[in-house]
Amino acid sequence: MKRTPHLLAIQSHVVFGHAGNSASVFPMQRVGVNVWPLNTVQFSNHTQYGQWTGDVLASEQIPALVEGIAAIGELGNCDAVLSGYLGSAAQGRAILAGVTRIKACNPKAIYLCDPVMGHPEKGCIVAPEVSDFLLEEAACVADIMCPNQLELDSFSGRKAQSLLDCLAMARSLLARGPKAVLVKHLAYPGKPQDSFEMLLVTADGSWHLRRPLLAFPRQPVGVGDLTSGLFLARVLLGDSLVAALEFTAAAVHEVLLETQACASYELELVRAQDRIVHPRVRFEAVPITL
Ligand SMILES: Nc1ncnc2c1ncn2[C@@H]1O[C@H](COP(=O)(O)OP(=O)(O)O)[C@@H](O)[C@H]1O
Ligand SMILES: Cc1ncc(COP(=O)(O)O)c(C=O)c1O
Ligand SMILES: [Mg+2]
Repeated sequence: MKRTPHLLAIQSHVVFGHAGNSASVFPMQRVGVNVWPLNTVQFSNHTQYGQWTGDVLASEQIPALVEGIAAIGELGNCDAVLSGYLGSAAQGRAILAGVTRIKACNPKAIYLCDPVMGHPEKGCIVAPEVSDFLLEEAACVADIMCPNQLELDSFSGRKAQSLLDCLAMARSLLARGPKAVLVKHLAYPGKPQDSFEMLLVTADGSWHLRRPLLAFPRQPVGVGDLTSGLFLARVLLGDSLVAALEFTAAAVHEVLLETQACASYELELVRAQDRIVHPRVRFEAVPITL
């Protein structure tokens, strides 16, 4: 029997609704991965409500929890680390130390970093020091980086001018060390208005994927976290990076269709759970040849 992969997921937890681990743990479990959730913050709700209560986890807790798992002899079973929303740069550094510790036990372990940087206009609030940490420290350690366009722009220090420019920017992020860059959401002048686009860049090639852009009165939150979690889960289950991208796009689209049908602001993950595992749609990742 094939072994069930184990994944340490280090990101936010919200009591109400879905963002961070609260958007991705259940879907990752549903597709067949054992998830070890380590919550960087516990907030009442995601920050785009404009108000929340709760606390940031003390950064010393991250090595303490990792050591606790090592002490029971389980750390070598960790196949991947995922990091997302960080409460502080100190937490980020503790995660990088944890990744080093895990790779010492299991050299095949993969580290996927979703560089959640905040989006003041959207109301996603992240401490400014976290962006510097992601730009300067995390990018050289991660095996896979999953920025959105705003985050890709921050890595490049400018705004993308075209799809080819997005590709060039993703390639320069790749040159900092990761083996793959997944741009979860592209934005560039001239992009068709009715499409939601993603880009995957590796040393072997580049792939572009389009899916329909759905209309929402208020953009749902947690879509990026759901995307990076499902992508990593499928890679651990044995998909190629391209197959993992195609699966993820289809599964996330199913969640958004259900969310739209329910006129819900929060992602309808429970209602969409069967379709996360067996999406009815398929979107093709098309190689970009230059
Ligand atoms: N098919 C879709 N139709 C409409 N909106 C979408 C679709 N897929 C994702 N979104 C929205 O696009 C945005 C993606 O946000 P972005 O900042 O690029 O990434 P992230 O989710 O990581 O913050 C989110 O507001 C999400 O709700
Ligand atoms: C607590 C928390 N975690 C994570 C996120 C990131 O969500 P998304 O997947 O939309 O990038 C947000 C966005 O506001 C948030 O408030
Ligand atoms: Mg995000």
